[in-house]
Amino acid sequence: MIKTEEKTCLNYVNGRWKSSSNGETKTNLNPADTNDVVGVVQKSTLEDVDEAVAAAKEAKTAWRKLSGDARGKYLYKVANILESRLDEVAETLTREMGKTLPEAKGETARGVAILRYYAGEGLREVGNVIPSTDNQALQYTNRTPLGVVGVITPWNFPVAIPIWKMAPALIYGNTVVIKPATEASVTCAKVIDCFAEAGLPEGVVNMVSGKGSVIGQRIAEHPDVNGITFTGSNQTGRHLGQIALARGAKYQLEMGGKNPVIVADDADLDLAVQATISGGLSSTGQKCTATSRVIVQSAVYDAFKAKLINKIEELNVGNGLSSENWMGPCANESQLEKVLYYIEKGKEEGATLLTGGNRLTDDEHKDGYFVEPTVFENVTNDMAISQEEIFGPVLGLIKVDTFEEAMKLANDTEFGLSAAVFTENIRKMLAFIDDIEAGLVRVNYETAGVELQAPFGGMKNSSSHSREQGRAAIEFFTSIKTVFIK
Ligand SMILES: NC(=O)C1=CN([C@@H]2O[C@H](COP(=O)(O)OP(=O)(O)OC[C@H]3O[C@@H](n4cnc5c(N)ncnc54)[C@H](OP(=O)(O)O)[C@@H]3O)[C@@H](O)[C@H]2O)C=CC1
Ligand SMILES: O=C(O)CCC(=O)C(=O)O
Repeated sequence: MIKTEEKTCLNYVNGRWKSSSNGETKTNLNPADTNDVVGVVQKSTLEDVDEAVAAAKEAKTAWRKLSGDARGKYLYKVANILESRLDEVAETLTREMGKTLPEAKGETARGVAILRYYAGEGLREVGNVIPSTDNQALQYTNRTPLGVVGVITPWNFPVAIPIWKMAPALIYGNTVVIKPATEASVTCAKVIDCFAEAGLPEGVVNMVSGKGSVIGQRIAEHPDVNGITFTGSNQTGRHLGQIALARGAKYQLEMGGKNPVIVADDADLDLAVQATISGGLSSTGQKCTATSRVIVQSAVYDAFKAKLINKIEELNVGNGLSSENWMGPCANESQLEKVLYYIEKGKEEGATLLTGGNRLTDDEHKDGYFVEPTVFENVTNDMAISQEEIFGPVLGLIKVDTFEEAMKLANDTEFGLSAAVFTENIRKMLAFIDDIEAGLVRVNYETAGVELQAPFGGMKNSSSHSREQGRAAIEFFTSIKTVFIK
């Protein structure tokens, strides 16, 4: 195993690494072991943002005028560099954010694949020829980049999310200023270093780390930032959307979820159990696509519950660097507090704790933010634990008699990101696909884990209704020009 070292990470502006203009820094600690210093990141200033935006603005015309093929070649290069550093980047990710090493390696490999997918976009067709009413004219559509794109990312996928926003932004001809989540800025700096080593022209990619309410806010407000792409909480997303709307910038928000799984009375229970655990508890439940409400028909409720609890009680929780452990810590102290708050809230509201519910404080866990995987039953859909995003390893079992009742509860939420059904019955599958209010619809598969080549995004309050990833990304990162030639 490569042991990554504590490192001071600088901002990356106009092709150079530099300290924040006030010299202030923040130290990032390992959430599995707070004695382990992962790195030191810049607490940047408004001037640092302005400098990065100016660099991106200066670079945008030359970058737009390159062929898609030329931009794609840079992305292939970044992919190869990231692949060659996969172990180091993944280990930093695990140390900084806590997910297990296999998950971190999987995420980094996904970053490589996303870069290659979008590199290939540089050679794919753009636009349509549209018949004109004038038989002497040629009418067609073309695409033009937005210009400078501000990228504001969360800590839960510190490699994949920056890449799935930056790679399409770049291939479609935009330049980028990214502000990574403070908690994950060391990992993001390692990703940006791959772009730096690939030799992209100065100013095309810029990274400024620092407080969201200062640096993120400035990016959103900056008149020279033409588009803002964000993943994170609903509160911050809505705030950024309002800022962007007020000044006429394009914006894209991917936010929370309260994702249901329906276990129908004819489901393959072993499959449903495995998918509920993977979808709900991997990455310590810290995915916007994580399963949190498990709606089970009464005919199979007891059998499903017994199998689920049995499997969950076998899971090892601990430092994600050890192959012994299946689940790591919460990513930071405030996440831990949030999870413990909702566990208490669930008890107060009358839900019954079936397993878990505690912070782990024994010798192995005392220096980290570990919490037991937790399952409640006697949960009703109006409880806070059924309606509010916990972002932790907490599942609520809801018992229903009929499939129709399950569907009704599954949709009874402000969110609409992902949802899954477990059934062998084609009528139930079709009813689910047709009636579920979610952007990502899974049949006999977990709610989490998106495919990079397919559109991803939510309905209702989970998103701004745009889609990321796959070819769908072109809709956000470009504008259509309709051309008429006579
Ligand atoms: N949908 C998802 O994938 C995610 C959802 N969440 C949800 O959000 C909750 C809180 O997590 P948290 O990290 O606070 O999420 P935030 O939404 O606050 O953070 C996401 C990103 O936005 C930045 N940010 C914060 N405030 C502002 C602002 N006023 N203007 C511009 N940018 C800002 C953050 O910077 P900084 O790091 O400096 O705060 C970070 O880069 C979680 O418990 C979870 O429920 C969180 C992460 C991902
Ligand atoms: O489930 C996934 O693969 C993606 C989840 C995600 O986008 C998120 O948690 O922000």
